[in-house]
Amino acid sequence: MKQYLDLCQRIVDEGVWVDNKRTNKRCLTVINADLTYDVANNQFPLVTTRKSFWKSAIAEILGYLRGYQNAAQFRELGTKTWDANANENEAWLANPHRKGKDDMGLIYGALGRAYPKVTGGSVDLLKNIVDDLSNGIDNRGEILTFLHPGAFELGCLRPCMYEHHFSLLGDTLYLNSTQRSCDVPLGLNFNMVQVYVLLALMAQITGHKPGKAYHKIVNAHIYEDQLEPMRDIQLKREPFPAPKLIINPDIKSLEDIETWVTLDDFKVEGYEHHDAISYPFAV
Ligand SMILES: Nc1nc(=O)c2c([nH]1)NC[C@@H]1CN(c3ccc(C(=O)N[C@@H](CCC(=O)O)C(=O)O)cc3)CN21
Ligand SMILES: O=c1ccn([C@H]2C[C@H](O)[C@@H](COP(=O)(O)O)O2)c(=O)[nH]1
Repeated sequence: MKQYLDLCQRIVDEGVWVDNKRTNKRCLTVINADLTYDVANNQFPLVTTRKSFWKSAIAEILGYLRGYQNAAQFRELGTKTWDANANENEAWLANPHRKGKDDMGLIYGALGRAYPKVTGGSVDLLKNIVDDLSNGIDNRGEILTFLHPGAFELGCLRPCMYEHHFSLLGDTLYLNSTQRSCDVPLGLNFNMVQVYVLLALMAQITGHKPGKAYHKIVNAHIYEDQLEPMRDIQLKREPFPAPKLIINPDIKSLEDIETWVTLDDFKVEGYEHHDAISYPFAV
């Protein structure tokens, strides 16, 4: 939590105003931030200086792992967070590749689970990584990427956390996740949870101990209409100790994640938090 608040404070103190064409809003911006999560000791990086809707964050990562590309599928899992990008962005609504209401296009898991090969056909990056890690193999390139610049015009948004690289040291699994663009008040609140959960889940289904997750952010920003509540309310609050995340131990395979896992398989213990703050969302 301290590293999150330090980043927020750094943006407030040192950020530079940058215009953004896509959203038509200015952002106070810093470049480069590195966050680390101690998954081995179950230090769940949940924001405590406002109420965090952590179940929505887990629903998003489950949807990515399943290769979903429709906001209705995300709603069924338990989050409405993709509704606006699928249905309210003018550029996407006018895009001839959009297949109607709720379509998000070829993004995130839809790419990672069927990544187009240059020679034709596609490859399921996630399944290959799970198979390797389950057999104790780390080929130094166990990379789940959602980034395909040649497919940007086919999706409603370019992936923000676009790469997850897994590594084995003995029986311990590590994760390096990279994010190109980060809405610190809204998105990062979720992305920290997702990086943590991704390492915890992958360790569980491949039979390893989780170690640390390293989260690299390139462009970290606060939108102009989010600055006041961040600076004058959230940053004035004292954080509470980190809660713990409990994952159903019956989740044992990628197939389990694909078929029966729901948000009921995740519990948070000891979550003390301040009141909710509703931040504006830039579509
Ligand atoms: N501008 C922007 N910021 C983002 O963080 C973001 C996008 N766009 N587009 C794609 C996804 C969607 N994400 C979202 C979308 C909405 C919330 C949101 O409204 N969060 C509220 C309530 C969540 C709830 O009730 O479930 C929050 O207080 O955290 C968070 C992340 C993260 N991503
Ligand atoms: O997981 C996510 C997804 C999105 N975001 C934020 C980062 C930006 O504010 C917008 C995306 O806008 P771009 O113009 O495509 O950079 O969404 C996030 O923080 N986390």
